[in-house]
Amino acid sequence: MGSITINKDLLRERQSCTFNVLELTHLWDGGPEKTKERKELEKFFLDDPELQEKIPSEYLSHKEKYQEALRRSCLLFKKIKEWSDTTGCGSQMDTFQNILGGMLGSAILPDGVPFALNYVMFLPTVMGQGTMQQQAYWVSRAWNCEIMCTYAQTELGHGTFIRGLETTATYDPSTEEFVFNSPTLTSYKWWPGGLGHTCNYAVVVAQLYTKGQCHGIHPFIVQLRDEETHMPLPGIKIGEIGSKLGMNTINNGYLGFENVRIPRENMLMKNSKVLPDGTYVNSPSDKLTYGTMIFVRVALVRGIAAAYLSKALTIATRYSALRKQGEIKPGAGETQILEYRTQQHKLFPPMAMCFAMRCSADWLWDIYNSVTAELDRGDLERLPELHAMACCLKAVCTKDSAKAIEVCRLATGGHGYMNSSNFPSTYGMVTAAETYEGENTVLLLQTARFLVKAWQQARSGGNLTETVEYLKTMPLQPLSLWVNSLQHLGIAFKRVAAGNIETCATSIERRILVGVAPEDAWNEVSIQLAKAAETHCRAFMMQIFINFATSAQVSPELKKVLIELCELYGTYFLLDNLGDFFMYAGLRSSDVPSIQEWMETLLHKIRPNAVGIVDGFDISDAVLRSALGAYDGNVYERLFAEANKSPLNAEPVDESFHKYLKPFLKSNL
Ligand SMILES: CCCCCCCCCCC/C=C/C(=O)SCCNC(=O)CCNC(=O)[C@H](O)C(C)(C)COP(=O)(O)OP(=O)(O)OC[C@H]1O[C@@H](n2cnc3c(N)ncnc32)[C@H](O)[C@@H]1OP(=O)(O)O
Ligand SMILES: Cc1cc2nc3c(=O)[nH]c(=O)nc-3n(C[C@H](O)[C@H](O)[C@H](O)COP(=O)(O)OP(=O)(O)OC[C@H]3O[C@@H](n4cnc5c(N)ncnc54)[C@H](O)[C@@H]3O)c2cc1C
Repeated sequence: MGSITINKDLLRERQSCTFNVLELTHLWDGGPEKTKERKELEKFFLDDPELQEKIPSEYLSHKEKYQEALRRSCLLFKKIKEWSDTTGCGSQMDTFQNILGGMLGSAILPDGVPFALNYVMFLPTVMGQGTMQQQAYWVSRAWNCEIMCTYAQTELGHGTFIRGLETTATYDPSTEEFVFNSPTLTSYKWWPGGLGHTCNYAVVVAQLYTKGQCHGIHPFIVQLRDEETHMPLPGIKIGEIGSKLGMNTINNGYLGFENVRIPRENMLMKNSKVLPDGTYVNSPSDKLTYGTMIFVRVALVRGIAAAYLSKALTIATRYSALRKQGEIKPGAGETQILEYRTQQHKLFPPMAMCFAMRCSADWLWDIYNSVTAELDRGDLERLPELHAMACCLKAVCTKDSAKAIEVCRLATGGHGYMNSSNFPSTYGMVTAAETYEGENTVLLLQTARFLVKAWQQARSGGNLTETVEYLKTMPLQPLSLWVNSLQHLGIAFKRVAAGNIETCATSIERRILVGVAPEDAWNEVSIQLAKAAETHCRAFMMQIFINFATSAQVSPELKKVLIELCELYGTYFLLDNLGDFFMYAGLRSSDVPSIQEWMETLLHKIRPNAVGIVDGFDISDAVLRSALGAYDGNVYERLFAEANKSPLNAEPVDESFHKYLKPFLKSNL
């Protein structure tokens, strides 16, 4: 063990790569300066012995896992401050994003940062929904970790349908306070990260009552624990919700209220207000309360879906290049499993997905920033499009990523089942994002609402926004004969999306015409609606990827690889959804063999660059945390070393032998 020699197969892969890996790294990071900053940041944090893992967390108890995560979180956030003070390099916000959403956080706290919600949800909520005075007071306190906060919206009984939340905040004008109550068991807050034992404040989303009238859900800042003793305040019932499939160090909690009073000023009042006498002042739009959810959905596409997939791909691809199993030609010697076309089909389309996710995430981040600025000026026109795109991109990217991570695990055979491969924790992190911040089916149906309206608008000659413009043009263009080209793929994906949306819209209309209530018609068609939203998202991602690959300012060698990946994205999803392309894009069964061949040729072309592509993601061993994926490829030595960390290997004979096994074996059943 401890050898620093690089596995010879991996070495050969790297020598035969046709493009400059560093050029890809710079493209992936957003430029050489960004790569430099990222590496300095990683060195600063990951070389600190205090942040190194002593015992693999799988061998700790639930309580020990949390305590260790808290110890490291404190150290980590002290170091962030130190980093900003000493280097002046990058704002603290950049650093936080890298820690919470980027790869760095997952290297130090792979099962979740218990402080995450303070930065990912509490601060964005105060900044987006608080008045200037509220921001001035709360932002600095939370930012400097004088207090630790979370976002408590979901309840035991309601997560999706937030208008149905039951926690009440009733205004008492005699004291100018809100009184919080949890009237039922199902009204208990359930899930908020860090709520269990970490946070002392929370944004709590509750039904606002004033002057005897309910005005729907609103956000309030509520103190939960004493700032000195950390004891729950009177009337606060609080705890942790227990062990989960993954994310076991994020400290999800529950919370109930019994006549808990907070000052009127703790209602976040940028949009709607309650005046001292209890008069309610309306918000320009009740959907502004949902702003934080949009922010997190936008951040997840890059920070979770694309990032964790790039990690899984690095592990599975390097492993597949050095793992040998069986022979393709008898007697020719054992084959790298990466030579098997089925293995390439498992790994290379997810590589393409990773690029498509990254381009889409960049687009989404840009429109998020411009629409947020418009909202601040009172212009709400583009909010529906932002909401629709954030919903479908969050849903499709987290679904693709979780599925592909599982495929990567399966692609590494038995060794992928080990915790030391880092697949289980990676999967646990990403599949959680399929549910939180809006369950994926529900989000697709939100996008579908927007699409059906856009379809109706297209039919009546109204104006359409950027992402649905194609609904106007597509149906007018005649179907042409199939051509294997990127341009044709882009059009075919849009035709499929437009066709699915039209089918839904007409199915709903047909039902309504025969007397079905519109809401029932919607529910009856909702399988197709969710699919229509997914096809719209796929068409969008296809086009964004085409624009990116064809216009990237890179060397011809790298451009060739980007185009191959882009073509693979299109051919893979086309072949996976043939029925749609037959129905809506003019594809004939006689076209399919040439597309299948196109896809297989792409797998063959990408094969020599597979290791180069994942090396280009430039994920260090400390971040990968995988016995299978390390840069040097010394897999078997690492698997052995990890096995020997098992507490069961501390003694040659475990005490349980004397206690149970020996008496049992001697009992002559
Ligand atoms: C940096 C990387 C990050 C790393 C992070 C690591 C740590 C992660 C920790 C995990 C944190 C998790 C936190 C959470 O999960 S918090 C809880 C999140 N909860 C949800 O997302 C709930 C989902 N439900 C909803 O969003 C809504 O209730 C729903 C939209 C489903 C329905 O709402 P409602 O019933 O009010 O609305 P309608 O369906 O009737 O629609 C009415 C109209 O409003 C429009 N709409 C809906 N939502 C929005 C929005 N957000 N913005 C703008 N407009 C919106 C909707 O389209 C309708 O419009 P039309 O009437 O015009 O059709
Ligand atoms: C790891 C994790 C962390 C979380 N962190 C937080 C947090 O910090 N703060 C917080 O407030 N919450 C948090 N949550 C809660 C999360 O936001 C909710 O679990 C999520 O919004 C889904 O709601 P639900 O659990 O009520 O599922 P449900 O809404 O009950 O969904 C169950 C099923 O019903 C279906 N369904 C529901 N409504 C519809 C509909 N209208 N149409 C069609 N199908 C429907 C869904 O598709 C799904 O299949 C977290 C959850 C997890 C798993």
